[in-house]
Amino acid sequence: MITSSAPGKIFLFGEHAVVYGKTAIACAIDLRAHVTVEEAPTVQMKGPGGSVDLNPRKHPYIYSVVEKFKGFTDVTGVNIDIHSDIPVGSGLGSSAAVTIATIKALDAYYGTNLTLEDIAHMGHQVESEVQGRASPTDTFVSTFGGMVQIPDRKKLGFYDMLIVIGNTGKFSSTRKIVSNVAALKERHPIVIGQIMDTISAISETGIEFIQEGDFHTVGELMNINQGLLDSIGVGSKELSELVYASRKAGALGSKITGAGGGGCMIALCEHKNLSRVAHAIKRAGGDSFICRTSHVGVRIESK
Ligand SMILES: Nc1ncnc2c1ncn2[C@@H]1O[C@H](COP(=O)(O)OP(=O)(O)O)[C@@H](O)[C@H]1O
Ligand SMILES: C[C@@](O)(CCOP(=O)(O)O)CC(=O)O
Ligand SMILES: [Mg+2]
Repeated sequence: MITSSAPGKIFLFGEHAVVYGKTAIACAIDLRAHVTVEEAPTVQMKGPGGSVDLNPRKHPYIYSVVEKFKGFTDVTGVNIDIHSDIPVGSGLGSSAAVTIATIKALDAYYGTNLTLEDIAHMGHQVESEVQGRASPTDTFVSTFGGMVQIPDRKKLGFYDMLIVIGNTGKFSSTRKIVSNVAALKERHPIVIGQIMDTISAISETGIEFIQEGDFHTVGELMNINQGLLDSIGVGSKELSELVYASRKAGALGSKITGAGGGGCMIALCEHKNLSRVAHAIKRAGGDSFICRTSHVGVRIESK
C-alpha cells in the first residue's frame, strides 16, 4: 500500500491570463489531496459504497492518468483511494492536486521513476485533455510546492503568508468558465487581449513587492486584478460580496482565486486582522478559513 499527497493552490495573480501564455503567480497552500493505491483485480476507485471500476465520466482526471500510464508501463489491477481536504470546484486546484498525487502514487507503485518535471508535465497534459484548455499552473504548483511564476515555470521560493479563504459554496466548472472567456476573447480580441496583458503586468510587478515583503502594495495589485477578472465575466454577486466584506474588515487585498464564477476568493491580511476578515466573510454569506502558504509539493507519505 502506497500513499502520496499533493497541495492545493491559490493564484495571487494572473488566473485566466495564464491560459493565454501571460504571467501568473501561484502558491501552494496547506490543504492537500491524499491518494492511496494498493493491489486489486482491476483498476478501481474506492468510494463510500466500496470499490467500483474506474469510470471516465465520474473520474475523468484519474482515468486520464491511468490511460497515460498504460502508454509506458504494464498497468496491473490497482485500487485508488482519494481523500482530499481541498474543496472541489472552488478555485483551489483540487483537480490538479488529485491528478498529481495519483501520478506520484502510481509512479511509486509501478516503479516508473518519473522525475518531478515528468509528473508536472503529465499532470498538465491530463488537465488540458479533461478541461479542453489548461495552463500548467495548477499542476506545476501541486508538483513543486512554494510560490511559482508561470509560464516561465520559475520557482520563486517560499514566502510564509497567512491567507483567509472565502468559499461561496457555489460550484464552478473550470472547463466551462475557461471556455466562456475564450468565446469573449474571440468576440473582442483586442480589448480582452489588452486586459490579459494588463493582468500579466500586475503579476510581474507583484513579484517584486512580494519579495520585498510590501504586502500593502501586493494587496493593492490584487484588488486591481480582481477588477479585471470581473471585466472578463468570471466574477459573481456572491464573490463580490465576500471580496468587499473582506476589504471593509481590513484586508490588504482580496480577489477571486482560480476559475471564478463561484468557488473561492482570497484575502491577504495583516496578522491582527485575520479573524476579523474571516468573520466578515462568514457574515457576508461565505464559508471562511485561514490557510498558510506551503513549500511542500507532491510527496510519498507512506509505503
Ligand atoms: N477528492 C476528489 N476525488 C476525486 N476527484 C476529485 C476530487 N477532488 C477534485 N476532483 C476532480 O476535480 C474536479 C474539480 O476540478 P476543477 O473543476 O478544476 O475545480 P478546482 O478549482 O477544484 O480545480 C472534480 O469534478 C473531480 O473530477
Ligand atoms: C482559470 C485558470 O487560469 C485557473 C483554474 O484554476 P482552478 O481549476 O479553478 O483551481 C485555468 C488554468 O490556468 O488552467
Ligand atoms: Mg482545477
